[in-house]
Amino acid sequence: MDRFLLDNAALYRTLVKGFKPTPVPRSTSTSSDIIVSARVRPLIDEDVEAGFPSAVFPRSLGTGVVDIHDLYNHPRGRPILKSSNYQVDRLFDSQTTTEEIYENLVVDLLPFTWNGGIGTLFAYGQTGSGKTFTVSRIEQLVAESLMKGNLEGERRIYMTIIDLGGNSAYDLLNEREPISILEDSFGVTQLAGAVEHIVKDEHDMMSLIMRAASFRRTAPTFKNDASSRSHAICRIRIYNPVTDSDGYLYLIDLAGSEAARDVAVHGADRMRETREINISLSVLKDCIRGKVQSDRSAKSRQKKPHIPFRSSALTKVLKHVFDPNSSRSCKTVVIACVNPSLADTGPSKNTLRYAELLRVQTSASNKTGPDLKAPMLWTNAQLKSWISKNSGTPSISPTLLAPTESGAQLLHLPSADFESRCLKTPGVSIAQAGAFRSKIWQLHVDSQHGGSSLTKIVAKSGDSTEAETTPGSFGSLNRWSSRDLNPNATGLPFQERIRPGMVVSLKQHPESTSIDSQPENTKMVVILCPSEAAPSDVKDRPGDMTNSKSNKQADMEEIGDPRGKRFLCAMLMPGLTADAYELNIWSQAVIDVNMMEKEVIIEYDAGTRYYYVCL
Ligand SMILES: Nc1ncnc2c1ncn2[C@@H]1O[C@H](COP(=O)(O)OP(=O)(O)OP(=O)(O)O)[C@@H](O)[C@H]1O
Repeated sequence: MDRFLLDNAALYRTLVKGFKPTPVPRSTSTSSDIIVSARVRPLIDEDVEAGFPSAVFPRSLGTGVVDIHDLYNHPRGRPILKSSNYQVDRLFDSQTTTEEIYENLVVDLLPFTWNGGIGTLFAYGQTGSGKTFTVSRIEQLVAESLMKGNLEGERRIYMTIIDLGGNSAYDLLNEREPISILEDSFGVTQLAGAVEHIVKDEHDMMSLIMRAASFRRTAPTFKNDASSRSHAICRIRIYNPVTDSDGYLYLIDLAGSEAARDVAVHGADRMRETREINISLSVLKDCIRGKVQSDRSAKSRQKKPHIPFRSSALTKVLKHVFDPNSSRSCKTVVIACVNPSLADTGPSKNTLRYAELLRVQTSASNKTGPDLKAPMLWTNAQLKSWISKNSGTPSISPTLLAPTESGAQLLHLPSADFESRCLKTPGVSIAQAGAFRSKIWQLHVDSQHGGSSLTKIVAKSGDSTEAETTPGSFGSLNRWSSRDLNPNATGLPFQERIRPGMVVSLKQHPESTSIDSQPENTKMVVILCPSEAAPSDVKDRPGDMTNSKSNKQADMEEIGDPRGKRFLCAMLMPGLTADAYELNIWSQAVIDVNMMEKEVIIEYDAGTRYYYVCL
């Protein structure tokens, strides 16, 4: 094929000269959260030496349209020119410098991530198309701008640079130590085991970038002697001590997609490496396709397709871009790098095809307007608007409560911080602040379950004395709240309506700390069953075997309380964040009703997998 192209280079040039481009209607991007761009690099010396002419012709840059030509070896006649065109949001030709690209695409990500957003830039394209050339310069420009101190407020900057070869990950700033890519209970991808370096100034950041570059694994290929055969991920975490929240900036230089001919002269190891990289890029493409279908199906209310972002380490790291339930405010910049040589027309078309696919809206919230029932998906603007309309009288100032946070970030704020921010608005009481926090959490819990059965149950059984026993929801698997749904039960003291699943807080018993293996702040339990139904090897709250007669006697004397009815209970343990609890079903004790203080209503949040107390 290469021979054919070289032999017909003169004819090809003539055909290209006579090419009349068909007009392409300007399609505007459907999303402000993702910018898809393409950079066509110049022909470099080795392309010129190889004798292949250019095949990629950007039209005027404002159109975003690029023509790609190929020479087709017609079996009955002379070769013909086959042309196709692709459109991206922003197009950069061979004359555009990386500094200009930075100004155009990246500069806006800095204040966004500085204020808590997740910004991601990734460059993809075939081997030798200019990804490393582009991303490494952008990293330097980010280091210069970020550390200049022009952005408002105090932040701490941390940097991690890792290398993904297929599904294995290594820390490029720690001698290529292996690390793991994990998802935490908030669904946030963590680079477990990677060392985070605190960055004090531009010089620090530059030297980390240089160190990582020198560790990056490279192997010579036929196409590009310095080809990087792994994905390099530079993560900059921007910590805001005032709000105790982080913004992230990811700069990702993907491994080159490589045609089989490029590795034909290499050994088995090299082929395996290429296969692994191609698999991760193929999962990336599946995720792109899945995301496109998911966005379309959201519009037409069809079933959402599966997006396999957990199938490769790379897409796990990019989860926030592809996960339809992603709750953080994200902005993504894609740079499709294109090698202009006629010898690489196939891969260049492939690169641009995927760039076009990515130009659909990725943010569900922007597509269908703000989802008024899902605070986890709200941007800062949507959150502010909701606060101003729903925070009661006096209205809580949205700017004081959530100056920069998204809905998800505000939900994760510890209750004490949430309340102290509310109290900054003159006239707001602690009760109003607490009730308002409950309100947004209630909305979030409802949104996790479609707002259907739960909303009905909660709405009816909240303040009102009436609880609706919706068919299929009363006592069914749809229950997410510990609230008593029995309409006859309300009004009775909790001791008289104890039932399995009820949650109670415990009185601080003077004896309890010496015999209690639970952490001091565990003061809530879930009722499982009456103590008679418990096996005899369960210890009761004072530490005795529950059904041993002599122990019961001793226990009664020791505590001196009149014995009440006793129940087998499971412990609720404090979770990682304030007001969040985990149920430890295997940590059980028998507890006398006299040690119980009051009923507590808790709700389960499937998103965080914690229980939260409702006020
Ligand atoms: N815009 C550009 N201007 C001038 N030279 C460029 C440009 N882009 C890339 N190059 C040159 O092209 C060659 C390949 O670039 P680079 O190494 O960045 O490719 P790559 O896409 O990162 O390849 P790989 O996937 O193998 O890592 C390098 O010699 C680089 O200097």
